[in-house]
Parts: sequence; C-alpha cells; structure tokens
Amino acid sequence: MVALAEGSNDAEPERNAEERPDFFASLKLLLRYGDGTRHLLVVAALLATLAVVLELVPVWMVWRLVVALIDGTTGPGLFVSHALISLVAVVAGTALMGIAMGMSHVAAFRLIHALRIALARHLARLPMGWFAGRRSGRAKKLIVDEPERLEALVAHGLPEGISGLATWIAVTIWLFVVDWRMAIASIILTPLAFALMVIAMGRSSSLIGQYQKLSERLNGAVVEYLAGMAVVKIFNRTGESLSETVRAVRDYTDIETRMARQFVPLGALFYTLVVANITIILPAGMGMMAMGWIDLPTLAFFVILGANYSQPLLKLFNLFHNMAHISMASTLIDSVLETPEQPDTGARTPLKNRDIVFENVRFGYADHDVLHGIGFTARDGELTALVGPSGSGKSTVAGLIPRLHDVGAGRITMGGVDIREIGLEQLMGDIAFVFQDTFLFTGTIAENIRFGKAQADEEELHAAARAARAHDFITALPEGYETRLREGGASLSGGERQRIAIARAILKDAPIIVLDEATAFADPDSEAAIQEALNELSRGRMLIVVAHRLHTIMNADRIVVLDEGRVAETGKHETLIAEGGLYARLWADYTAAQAISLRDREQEPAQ
Ligand SMILES: Nc1ncnc2c1ncn2[C@@H]1O[C@H](COP(=O)(O)OP(=O)(O)OP(=O)(O)O)[C@@H](O)[C@H]1O
Repeated sequence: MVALAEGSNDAEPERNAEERPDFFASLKLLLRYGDGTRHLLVVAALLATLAVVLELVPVWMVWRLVVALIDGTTGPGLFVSHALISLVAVVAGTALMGIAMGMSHVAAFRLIHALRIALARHLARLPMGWFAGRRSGRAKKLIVDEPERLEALVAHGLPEGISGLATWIAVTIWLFVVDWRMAIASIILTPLAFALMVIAMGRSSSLIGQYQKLSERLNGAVVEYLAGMAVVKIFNRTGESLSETVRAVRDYTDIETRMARQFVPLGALFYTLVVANITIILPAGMGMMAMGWIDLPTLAFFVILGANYSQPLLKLFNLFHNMAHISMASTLIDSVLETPEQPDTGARTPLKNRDIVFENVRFGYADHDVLHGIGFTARDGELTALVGPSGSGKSTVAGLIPRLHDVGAGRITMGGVDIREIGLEQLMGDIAFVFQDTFLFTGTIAENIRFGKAQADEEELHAAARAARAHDFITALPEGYETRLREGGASLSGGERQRIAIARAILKDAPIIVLDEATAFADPDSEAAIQEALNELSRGRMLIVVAHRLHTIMNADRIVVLDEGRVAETGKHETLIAEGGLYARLWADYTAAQAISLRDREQEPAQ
C-alpha cells in the first residue's frame, strides 16, 4: 500500500538529531535568537575578565610581600598598603563579577524567552502530522525544559569561561616573560586536564541520545499518569498503571548513573590536574634554583601566582559536565525550528464562490491509509452532511478542509482553487471548525469565546453566547463570563463545552462552518440546546457536518455516506432511504436505537 502520511517525512530530521548532540548548536541558537543579548554578553565577559584579574591582585600582593621579606625591605607601611590594595581589589572584583553575572542572567532569560516564543509559534505552524505519535509530555519538555538548559551556558558558562580563559592566557604570557622554563612547569598539566575533559565529554555524549529518549519517556509517563487519574482510580489499577511510570523512573535513574560513572572519574581528574601544578612547580623550581637558573623571588613568584592562576578554569568544570545535555537540548530545539512549516503560499486569492470539491482525495496517517479516493462537492450556502459507520473516515475528511492535514494525493478545491494555493490566513479566516472533542483553555469563559475574535466587544460576545444557547448557563454561574475554567474546561459538562465552542465559531463569523458533531451528550435538554445552537450557526452560512445523530441532518442539501474511506452514496435523505443502501441501513439502526432510548426514558419515572 502507498504510504500517504503527510507528516511522516517531517519527523525525520528531528529523529536523527536525537542520536548525537551538535556542540555548536547552542552558539547557532545564540546567534540567531540572541538579539538584545549579545551586547550584554560581551560586556558581561569583559567585566568578568576584569573581576578575575582583580581576584588575582591579592596573590600578586602576597608575592610582592614575600619578595620584600626576602630582600629585607618590608615595613608596616608596606603591609598596610598591600592589604588595602588587596581589599579594594577583592571588593571591586566581587562587585564586577556580581554585575557581570546579573547581565549574563538577563541575557540568558531573554534568550530562553525568545526561544520559547519561537518554538511555540513554530509548533503552531507545523503540519498536524508532526504531532502524531509524539506524547504531550515531549512537547512540554521541548518548550519548557530544553531552553532552560541554556541558562547554564549563557548565564554562567560564557562569562565565567571566557574570563577564566582570557585571564589564564594573559597570565601564562606573563609567566613566560618572567621565565619560560618555569612557565612550562606551571602549565604542563593544564592541557592534559583539558584533554581528559574532552574525553569525558565524548563519553557522556555517547549516551546522551539514550538519555534524551528516556527522559522524554519519563515526562510522557508522568503526564499520562496524571491525565488518566480518573480511569486509574475507577479501575482500581494503581499498581499496574504505576508500573510504566516506575519503569520510566528506574530507567532514567539508570542512564543518569551510567552517564555520571562515565564522566565523574575523568572529570575529577581534570579538577585535580588543574590545581596540581604546584606539585611540578616546587620540585622543578627548587632544581632550577639549585642550578642557579632562577633566584628565590622568581621561585616565590611561580609558587604563589603560578599555583593559583589556573583556579578560575575550575569554573568550567560544571559547564563541561553539562555540555552534553546543553548541546543535546540546543540540537533538538534547532532541529524543531528547522522543521519545515506547513506550506503556505500566503496568497490572497479571489474566489468565485466557496464550493468545496474533493477530487479523488487519498490520505493516510503515519501508519495506515485511511481515505482511498474520496470525491464529492459541498456547495456554497448549503448544508452538507458526512455520515457513515464509525471509523469510515468522516472526521478525517472534515479535518482536511481547514488543512489540519494535507491530502496525500488528489486535491481539495474551494471556489475552483486548490486549498493549498490559498493562503492559510485566508483559508482559516473563511472556515470555523467545531471539534468533536472541544478544547477549552485555562482562562475565563469570555477569553475562551473570544478565541473566535480577540477584539470582540461585550455585546458581540454575549450575542454569540446567546445564539449558541450558552448565555443562560454562563450567567447562572456565580462569576458569569469571568468564571475561570480549568485546563480543558473540565468544570463544565460536555454539552456546555460544545456550546462554548459553537459560540466561538459564531463569534468568528466565518462563512464556512465545519462541525464535527460530538457523539453523545449528557441529557436531552442539552442536546436540544445544541440543536438550536447549530440551527443558529448554519443561518446564512455553508455548513459541513459530521453527523452521528441522523435526525439532525434529515434536511441536509446533500448527504455524503462514507464507508471504509470511500464514498458509498451521495444524495438527499429521501432519495437515499428509497435506494435502500448503506444510508438506509444506518437510518434504520439509528431510529431503532432512538426508539429504545425513548422507551427507557419513558420508563424511568416508573422505576
Ligand atoms: N490521528 C490519527 N492517527 C492515526 N490514525 C487515525 C487518527 N485519527 C483517525 N485515525 C484512524 O483513521 C480512521 C478513520 O478515523 P475517523 O476518525 O476519520 O473516522 P470517523 O468516521 O470520524 O469515526 P467516528 O464516527 O468513530 O468518529 C480510523 O481507522 C482511525 O483509527
């Protein structure tokens, strides 16, 4: 079978990115999204360098005092002045480092903010196929957790690393100017330390792909466990349902431990070698002094300064330790931002009408084909109904109209133009979509309805809610339109949520409404209210309805009957009934089910 999945190709670059981190990805992000942060970072690095130099002043002062002691030129004044200079240098150094850190943190937070916004915007422009198969925990991790990792690099790593390195290079040059042989003795361990650190980073980055997958699995497992809490409780399956979460936690701990085991021994050696140069300086210096190559003050200079000046490099330890994580996060962010958006011509296309025509449309989700050559016409201003057995592809057909997915083959036209040629803004402006599973955001009811038209005033808002038969139940709530909804609108009934979604669509006032009818509502009153709301919605508009309750579409201008991803029949209710085909069978089943439910309802009071 031909795979028609439109989203499957988009997933590839990111999947590859999961395997190995790109150590330059953070830099790439910083260059691309770091507007307003780069100058802060340059100043922060300069201030931090100055601070590190100032931190070395007391060491220099101690050396001068030692030299004075050796020369016998000390006096109380010298001690006091050197102590004062050291004090001023330490205070100034601490203050400058504080300012530098403040600036680098501001830069980091700006960058993280810019990345989160860019990710959120970009995700909204990706084809829905990209999201298929990705657990919601993963998307949350991508926007919330991954950018956070850059804080360690931008706020700490860059200023501390640059200042540490700059000072180290400057002091090394100074050491060479004083005595090149002793300078070699002072620095000989440092390149070794860095070589070990590079090996340690290589080791931990070999596991980072696995780490990434397990940490996403953990996020997904926890999010799902919490979201499915009601089911877990009802089926009393706390133990079993926890097992996936427990496994995810255990595997995550294992990989963290393995990474630490790979990194820590070499990392600890780095730490030791950076501070161990005194063990070379002392014996080498004593030997050279014995041979008369250097004098005592020079030895003192190297013992005091040479042994201390590499210390700022230790601040790089944490950065190196986290570098694999940071680079992996940046690589993932970069690969998502590089994923091509849903194609959009951006064109404003004049249309002669809004007839929607499916021409031999084929489509499949990632793992299987669902539509096999769909063809039908939904005329402007008419009510077209999509009906068929469960799983026949009705919701999929409806979702193709606002391009939630793009067709695999064939085409869909509006007013004679392929909908992929029409700019998304124009297409989305023309279509309002009411989903089967209404999603309401955390926020007030008013905000949720205004999702249809952000600038709508109160009058328009109430009019839309009235038309959607939602006004009465909203005003009956203690806080009315200002009632805050929890995530997904969990505090409302299914019917109430659907009516808010319809109010949203009415407020949007789009000429085409695509409605994926919810399969069941809690009570007949609610169902009647929704029916009225739908009638209101269809007034003067073109309506395409995925219908389950067939009496709602008896008057449809055209009923398209789907069966296993194909159009089985098309026509009006009476004609289709007369033909005695699939629709007639569906109608017979539906009316029989209605009769049973009516009988049950009539019997209820007697029980
Ligand atoms: N997001 C998805 N990813 C993968 N497969 C999907 C997805 N959505 C639907 N399907 C599959 O596509 C087929 C058609 O589903 P669709 O929801 O379009 O049917 P339907 O006629 O609307 O069903 P129902 O009346 O039960 O809502 C089914 O086999 C379903 O399992």
